[in-house]
Amino acid sequence: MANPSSSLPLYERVTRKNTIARAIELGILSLLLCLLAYRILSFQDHGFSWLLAFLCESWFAFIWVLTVSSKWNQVEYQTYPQRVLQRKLELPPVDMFVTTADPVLEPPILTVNTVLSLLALDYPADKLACYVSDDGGSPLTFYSLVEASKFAKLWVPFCKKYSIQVRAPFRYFSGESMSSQDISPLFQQDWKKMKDEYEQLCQKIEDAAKGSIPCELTGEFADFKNIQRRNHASIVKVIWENKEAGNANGVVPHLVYISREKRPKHPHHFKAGAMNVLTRVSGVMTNAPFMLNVDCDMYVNNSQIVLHALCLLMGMKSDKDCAFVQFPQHFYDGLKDHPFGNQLVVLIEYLGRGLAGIQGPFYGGTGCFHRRKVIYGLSPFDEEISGKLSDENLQKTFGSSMEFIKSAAQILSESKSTSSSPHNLLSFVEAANQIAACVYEYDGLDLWIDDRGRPHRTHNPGKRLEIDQLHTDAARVSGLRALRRACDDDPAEKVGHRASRNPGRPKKPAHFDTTREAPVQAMPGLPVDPAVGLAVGEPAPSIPVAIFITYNLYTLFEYLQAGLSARAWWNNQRMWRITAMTAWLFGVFSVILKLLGLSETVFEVTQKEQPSTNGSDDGNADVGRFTFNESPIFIPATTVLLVNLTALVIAILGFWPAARGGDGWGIGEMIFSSCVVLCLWAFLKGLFGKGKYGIPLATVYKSGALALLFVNLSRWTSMG
Ligand SMILES: O=c1ccn([C@@H]2O[C@H](COP(=O)(O)OP(=O)(O)O[C@H]3O[C@H](CO)[C@@H](O)[C@H](O)[C@H]3O)[C@@H](O)[C@H]2O)c(=O)[nH]1
Ligand SMILES: [Mn+2]
Repeated sequence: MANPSSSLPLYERVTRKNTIARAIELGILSLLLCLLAYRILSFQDHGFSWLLAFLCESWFAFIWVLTVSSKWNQVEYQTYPQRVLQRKLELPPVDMFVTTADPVLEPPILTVNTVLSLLALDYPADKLACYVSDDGGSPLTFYSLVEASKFAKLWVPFCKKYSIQVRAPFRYFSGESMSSQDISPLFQQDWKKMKDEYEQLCQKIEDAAKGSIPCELTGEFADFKNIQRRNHASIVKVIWENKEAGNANGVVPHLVYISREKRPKHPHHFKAGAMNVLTRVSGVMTNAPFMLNVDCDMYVNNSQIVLHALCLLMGMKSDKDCAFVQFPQHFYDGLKDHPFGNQLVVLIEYLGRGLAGIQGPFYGGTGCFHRRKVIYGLSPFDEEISGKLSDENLQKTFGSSMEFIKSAAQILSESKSTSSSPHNLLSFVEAANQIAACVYEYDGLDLWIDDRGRPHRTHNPGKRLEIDQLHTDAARVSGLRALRRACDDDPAEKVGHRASRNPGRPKKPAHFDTTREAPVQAMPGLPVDPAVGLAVGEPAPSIPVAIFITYNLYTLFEYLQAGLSARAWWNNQRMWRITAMTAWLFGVFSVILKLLGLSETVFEVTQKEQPSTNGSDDGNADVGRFTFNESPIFIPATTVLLVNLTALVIAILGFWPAARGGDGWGIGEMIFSSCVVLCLWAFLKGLFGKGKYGIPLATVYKSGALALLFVNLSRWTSMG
């Protein structure tokens, strides 16, 4: 008889009830359509501003249609990791990738914590392998990982013994670590020992960074001698090999260091290039059917993450139904009420789940389990695989390395890896070095094409992408972030939500990510131009006013429902506008320049913060304040602010002609201009701020000139 528990589904797809939200969304849509109809019908009576308003509102309506349809059918996935274990199947191996690029911008202690949280996952140690790609080619990073692997031999058993939830030591030791439930003397003793060991590890790395541990660059380090960061041969090093194959309790999984070959004349494709090399090297070494990738500033905060992912990857009826499982990012130490509006909580909560209900959100570049064969280009329509497996074909796709071809053929034909036990990683180092070479990128496969490390094969039509949307908080306040799921009883939750301690990432909108924050929440009917709007006395001002009120109440409600404050709502509203006037606008410029062939996309590695283990507040009251610099990115918003300020001042002083025929200046314009000023309050403060808190004078002058030009232009158009 079959074990009844083995027939239970591994996951459930739960559709959310959102009838009220749908009704409101449709209401807003009909109001928008009414407004458009009204504009069209009354065109003759009005001037240029009417046309401008019509164009803007058509755009809002279009965005709104997209938003509503994307959010229409929201789903959540409930996963049952215990059932994976109850099925008593052989658990599949998983290769885990960590990318790092710069030992200064990305302090190695961060990478070490990421790696430790992966090595300590609740999954048989002989099924896991961790590969670190170091684009910095840094002996310091290598040294840190070697030391980390020694510490791991204590840390991993400690975590497993006491079922520690958060397995990144710096996070663990910064929390209310010794909770009352676990005060057994033995635990206390072990805890203390671990903390000491971890502090020693930090100290060693710090000393090495200062150069006080002279890395002679001999022995193990010889490969790093005389190398230049952008010009060196590949370095592949097996830091730790878990020889206890077949022993699930074998302490620490494999740990491999890779610094791919770099040559000045070969474009390295940033993270995408690193992901290619990680895929290939892990292919010849362990060739797991699933691959998890995380950035060096993240940690896994749910030790059962692999099992959760497997619920979906193995639980779907067919492999074709699920190319990857992606976990939302959740930021710790975020600032209260998200002053920079960059935590994307609400976006993922509603839009993310909505997309999950359609086909699944885009791969965000990190925190994701991929099916290896999908990355190798197996399309869902490839029923007939044998043709693809001819030697010639394989060589064309996978390059000249016999070892790699063999491993790829294994994955594509789904035959079980013959080398799975016992591994002998060292014997593959030579092959690994060959495929970590930069020429291989051209002969061989380019799996991850996008410069930021996104694969290009997962979004084939017909392939469904699933996302585990159980926990949806995601944000970018601190450079550090975690993969997590929401469980109300999840201790990580408390740790993850501790009050702000770090100032977070640089606070310049110039640093906001232009690729991730899609303009899905553009607010309909908020004019930036004082000439565009409706005067009182018109029959229709009630429509934009109704849209304005409904839309704001609706978004406010979304925030409250997601457990955020009204303040967070307001901060996010103003940030959407600021981001639109800064990062997105410049994003558009840079795309245009790129299309014209006038510039290249640049990728700058984001500066990460050094973690600290004491959870104390660093007493910086200015963490939520905006900072500015000479960047032209601040000009548009400053200009918009100046235009609206001018308009308000003129109106208040009574210099403006009263509303005539709807094209003049009325109470509507006053309200909307005030809204714009409120949204740009941070810039208003910037006009008077000092130092980095002030907008540089040059920017103010340039914006002033633009504002003058604009005011005169609009006077000219309204007169003409
Ligand atoms: O030449 C490079 C450049 C970057 N990286 C790594 O790529 C990752 C992301 O780089 P980062 O500078 O942190 O970029 P972000 O702006 O944080 O990246 C966004 O885009 C990334 C790539 O899609 C996603 O992984 C992130 O989650 C997303 O926030 C980091 O681990 C880097 O070490 C490399 O390995 N090689
Ligand atoms: Mn990053």
